[in-house]
Amino acid sequence: MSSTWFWIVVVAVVVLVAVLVSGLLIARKRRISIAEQREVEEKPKGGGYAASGGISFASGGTAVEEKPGPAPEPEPAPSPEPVVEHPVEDRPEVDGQPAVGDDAAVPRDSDQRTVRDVKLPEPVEEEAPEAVVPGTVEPIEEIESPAGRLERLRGRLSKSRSVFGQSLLGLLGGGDLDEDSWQDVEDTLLMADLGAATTTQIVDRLRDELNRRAVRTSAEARELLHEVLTASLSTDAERSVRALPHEVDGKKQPAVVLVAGVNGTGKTTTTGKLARVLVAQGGTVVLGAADTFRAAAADQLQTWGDRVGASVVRGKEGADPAAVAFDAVKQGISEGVDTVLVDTAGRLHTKTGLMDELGKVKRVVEKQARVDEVLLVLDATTGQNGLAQARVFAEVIDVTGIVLTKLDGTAKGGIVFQVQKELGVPVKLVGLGEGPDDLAPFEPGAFVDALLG
Ligand SMILES: Nc1nc2c(ncn2[C@@H]2O[C@H](COP(=O)(O)OP(=O)(O)OP(=O)(O)O)[C@@H](O)[C@H]2O)c(=O)[nH]1
Repeated sequence: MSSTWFWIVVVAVVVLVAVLVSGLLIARKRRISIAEQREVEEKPKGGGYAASGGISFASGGTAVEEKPGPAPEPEPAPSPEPVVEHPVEDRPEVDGQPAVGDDAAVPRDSDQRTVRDVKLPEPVEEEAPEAVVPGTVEPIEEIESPAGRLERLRGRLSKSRSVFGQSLLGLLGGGDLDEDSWQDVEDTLLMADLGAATTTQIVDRLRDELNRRAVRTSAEARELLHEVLTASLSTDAERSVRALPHEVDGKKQPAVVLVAGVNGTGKTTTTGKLARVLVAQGGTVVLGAADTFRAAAADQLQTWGDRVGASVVRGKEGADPAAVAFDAVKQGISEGVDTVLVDTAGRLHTKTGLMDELGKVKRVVEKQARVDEVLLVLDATTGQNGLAQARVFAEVIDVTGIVLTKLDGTAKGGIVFQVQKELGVPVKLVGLGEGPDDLAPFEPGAFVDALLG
């Protein structure tokens, strides 16, 4: 009798353990884990961009001593707190006028991918399950440390990049080059979007160096090419992103970062990714959804905000972007956060009025705080077109840094060379994918390494 009980107890324990283990494994499978994603994505895809450090940030407000913008209107404040009068009325000017983004050739409001739509790979192997808090709804995601994030970015540049490197190395490593071969070198550089002026400069420099030193092996050719291309990318301008708070009259002031660019270049995604990095470093962030033309853009930013734990200030659809930007900065100041990131509407550079509106956003924000950083987001896959956009934006607003997105999907990263040279604005960040952590600092050496494959 007692042995029967013994076996009943044994069977019950075995069944209980099996149920617990399978339950935990299923729960583990369902969890979205950035760490798991890293394991799967670590397979190198091509050129091998690997930045040596994390994204570097600098305090805002240090370059120029002047006070932020014109002083608020000296009207008596209705409340006991000092109030900056809202400088933006509702938008009567919209009626019958071009509105933000309405000159887009192809409306791209629908088929936007949000960060939620990006499929994460299934885990490849089961690890010891971690504690899962039952009933937790929408937890704030754990954000990967900068070191882990950068490690995962290894190899995210597309295969086509190494084709560029290989053809150049093949030409230069082949000993004395005849004119046809130099023509091929030139064509290869042009096709990678380095532009005529930069290409001529690089070819001249290569010719000089080849005359001066013996290049016989492919390793020597690589070294030479690396040196010349890296030198062409170097700039004295600071590459750190001015997104850290500073003090004004002894009071903490958040850094204000405007993110601008043409529709679809990846502004919202970049804003979200940047927020993640700042939060991962212990910062607090307010996001301003000043892309009021496209309702989905505000939702998209809201999703990022929910995921990283940043509050989002948004306006009604069609509201004045400057008003939303103003409110975001106001909230950032009153909450004492470290950074306010403002995602602006996608403006096509062909409409002067729309570009003026971007200038207005900046002016209005500066009624309360200086704008520390204006990041212009350019889509690397658009090549020369991106450069044309950059020129116009630089005329309208003081662009302080470039973010080059979608480098994972193009061989046209050569626009980096041109944009820096022409505008004198440093490329600060690169987007290497749609994933939440696919943002890296731009480093010339690492970039050229990736180009050469
Ligand atoms: N492959 C790749 N896709 C990216 C990258 N950055 C953004 N994207 C994708 O590009 C698409 C457009 O990105 P958004 O962030 O919505 O672009 P946007 O500039 O805010 O667009 P508007 O709100 O219309 O002005 C989305 O599908 C993003 O996932 C990148 O670095 N690599």
